[in-house]
Amino acid sequence: MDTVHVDLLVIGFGKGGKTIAAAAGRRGLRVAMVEQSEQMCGGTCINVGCVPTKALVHDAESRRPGDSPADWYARAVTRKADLTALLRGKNFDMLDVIDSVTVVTGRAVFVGPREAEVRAGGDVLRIDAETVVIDTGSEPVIPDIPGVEGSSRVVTSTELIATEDLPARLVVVGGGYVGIELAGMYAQFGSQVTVLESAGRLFGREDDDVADAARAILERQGVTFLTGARATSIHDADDGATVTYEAAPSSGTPSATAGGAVTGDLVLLAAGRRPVTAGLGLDVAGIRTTDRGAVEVDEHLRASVPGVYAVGDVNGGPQFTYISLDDSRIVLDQLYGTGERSTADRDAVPYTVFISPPLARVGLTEQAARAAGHDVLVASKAVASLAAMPRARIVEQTDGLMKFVVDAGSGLVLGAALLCVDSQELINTVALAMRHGVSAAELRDAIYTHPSSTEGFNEVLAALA
Ligand SMILES: Cc1cc2nc3c(=O)[nH]c(=O)nc-3n(C[C@H](O)[C@H](O)[C@H](O)COP(=O)(O)OP(=O)(O)OC[C@H]3O[C@@H](n4cnc5c(N)ncnc54)[C@H](O)[C@@H]3O)c2cc1C
Ligand SMILES: NC(=O)c1ccc[n+]([C@@H]2O[C@H](COP(=O)([O-])OP(=O)(O)OC[C@H]3O[C@@H](n4cnc5c(N)ncnc54)[C@H](O)[C@@H]3O)[C@@H](O)[C@H]2O)c1
Repeated sequence: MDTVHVDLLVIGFGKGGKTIAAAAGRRGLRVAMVEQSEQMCGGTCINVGCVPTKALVHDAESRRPGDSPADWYARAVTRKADLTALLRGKNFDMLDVIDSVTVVTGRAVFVGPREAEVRAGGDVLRIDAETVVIDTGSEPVIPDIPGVEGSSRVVTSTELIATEDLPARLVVVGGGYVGIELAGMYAQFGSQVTVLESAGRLFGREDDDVADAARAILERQGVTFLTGARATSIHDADDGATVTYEAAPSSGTPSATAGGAVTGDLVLLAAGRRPVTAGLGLDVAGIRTTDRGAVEVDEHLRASVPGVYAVGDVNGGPQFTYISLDDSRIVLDQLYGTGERSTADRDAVPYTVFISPPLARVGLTEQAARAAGHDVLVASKAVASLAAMPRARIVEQTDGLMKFVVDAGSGLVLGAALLCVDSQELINTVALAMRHGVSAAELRDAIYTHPSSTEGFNEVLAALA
């Protein structure tokens, strides 16, 4: 067995890990990047997560009534595969061009505090390092539902988006990010989609007006939602898989269902994702995990063994690519900077659910702002009512609303929910304004390009009351 010593060992080619590997390599340090699969170079985001799903959402939105759903979908899946192959190659090259970085394909398992064995087929390589970064990501939670195991019709998001035949009927278990985005997308491709969500309401983190508007849009696009419905069993038959559900004990909101069954050609499991730590040998290395199976880290992302860090989904933080990226900044600051950055200094972190149009939010909801004791002003307008935002009509997407929550005393933005065209871009401007104390009046009176979606702020914020 060969043994190599490196300055930095990164396990997992995710966003945070590859960013740290590249930065260390550019400093001339010896870096080993270990990724278990050539098909996952670049990590979840570009191969099976954000990028392919958003490419498919784009293609689903572009389908015109005359386009054959099956052909359109097959074309979209091919385009998605080409795109991810391109980005995979670029991600490999990004590290490969750095002389001191070696990309190793194989599965890493800790055999000591900062030492791992990498297995690829019959070959075993031992790598010991001064510093180790764990970036092994997350994997779908497979709910313990009778019939899941052994069903030929149950798929994860990774398997569903690789399926070349458009399912005529799709049942989605779980109405979170993955479930909602894929439900909206497949409905627009032409599938008949039913979502089972055990919570009493969808978009549980949003104000009622925003959640109701988003749900209504998805329903108009053909998605059926059964909220308060917990999937309890799955039975394969010749013509599909039947998912049985029962009323879930909901959190305060009345259940929308008494129980029943729904049949699909495919059943998507979208019941959450858990950190990939099983089988990593963390116990051998003395690296502690939390009771949810994440690598236990402090606010500087230091694990319980000195010199070991964990970034991205595996550390149990919010599961977003941009959080994994920000984790890399914190670790790089520990390694080569002042050590001041931490997860505690993150402010106004936005998120977007990629439905059509996307729902993006940052900061407090109106309800949370009032509960926190703020004297609140609210500006909320339907996109279709806005005269000063012709972009929505230009791109034929006038659904949705823009809502701002403002502190009456300071005039500062406390939060915003933007359910509208381009909201995945707009929300970053609002987040920046919040971080830097730009007031609602300044956002209202700013000069924006025309025709753009941002100029909607001119009109919506004029309605503050
Ligand atoms: C369908 C879907 C859509 C999403 N859409 C979005 C979105 O629009 N926006 C957004 O911000 N986030 C989105 N996410 C979440 C986002 O993809 C993740 O938060 C992000 O990719 C996590 O990155 P990471 O750095 O934790 O690691 P990952 O990118 O998950 O990389 C981990 C890597 O480690 C490898 N690995 C695991 N174990 C080992 C081992 N023992 N040895 C070697 N290699 C190993 C894996 O093969 C993998 O390549 C989506 C997720 C999914 C599933
Ligand atoms: N646009 C984005 O940024 C984006 C897109 C996709 C995924 N992601 C990330 O990936 C993570 C995982 O997404 P996800 O949707 O798998 O998880 P999630 O936690 O967002 O949602 C899972 C949902 O499944 C429901 N559920 C669980 N078991 C159920 C059952 N038996 N029957 C019915 N409902 C059940 C839960 O109540 C929950 O609402 C997200 O938290 C997010 O951070 C982000």
